[in-house]
Amino acid sequence: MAALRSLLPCVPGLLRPRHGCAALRTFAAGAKFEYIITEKKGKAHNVGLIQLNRPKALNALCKGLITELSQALQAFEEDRAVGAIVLTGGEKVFAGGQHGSGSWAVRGAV
Ligand SMILES: C=CC(=O)SCCNC(=O)CCNC(=O)[C@H](O)C(C)(C)COP(=O)(O)OP(=O)(O)OC[C@H]1O[C@@H](n2cnc3c(N)ncnc32)[C@H](O)[C@@H]1OP(=O)(O)O
Repeated sequence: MAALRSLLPCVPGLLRPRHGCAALRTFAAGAKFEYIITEKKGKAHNVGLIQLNRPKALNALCKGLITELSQALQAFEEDRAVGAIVLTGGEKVFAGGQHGSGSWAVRGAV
């Protein structure tokens, strides 16, 4: 799971929220994300499901989506009950790739 997170584009200071930070507390409390849907599946609720949910832009990877994805991965990773994580996209495409053109990860403009 840590390996999967390490594949995400680098957004300094955003991808690895410190343990106990506000974002993780919000996630743990079950608040909804804007760009992803998360759920625990299976009889033992031991499968973490993350679905990319930005259909208007074909799940293009904007900074907000990447940040939420990283937070969800970290929260599932720290959940001792979760033994596997499934990451899915949309019906039409998994994701439209990097949002827009150029390097938003560097400019931080999205
Ligand atoms: C890290 C490197 C990379 O990721 S490189 C790859 C970057 N991604 C792309 O180059 C894909 C760009 N998108 C497309 O070529 C097409 O959208 C498509 C082939 C994936 C699908 O074509 P289709 O005709 O079925 O849909 P639309 O083109 O009409 O797209 C719908 C809607 O989504 C928006 N969108 C799609 N991809 C992106 C993106 N990468 N960034 C931002 N927005 C994207 C597209 O603009 C449309 O929005 P709308 O408001 O309706 O104009």
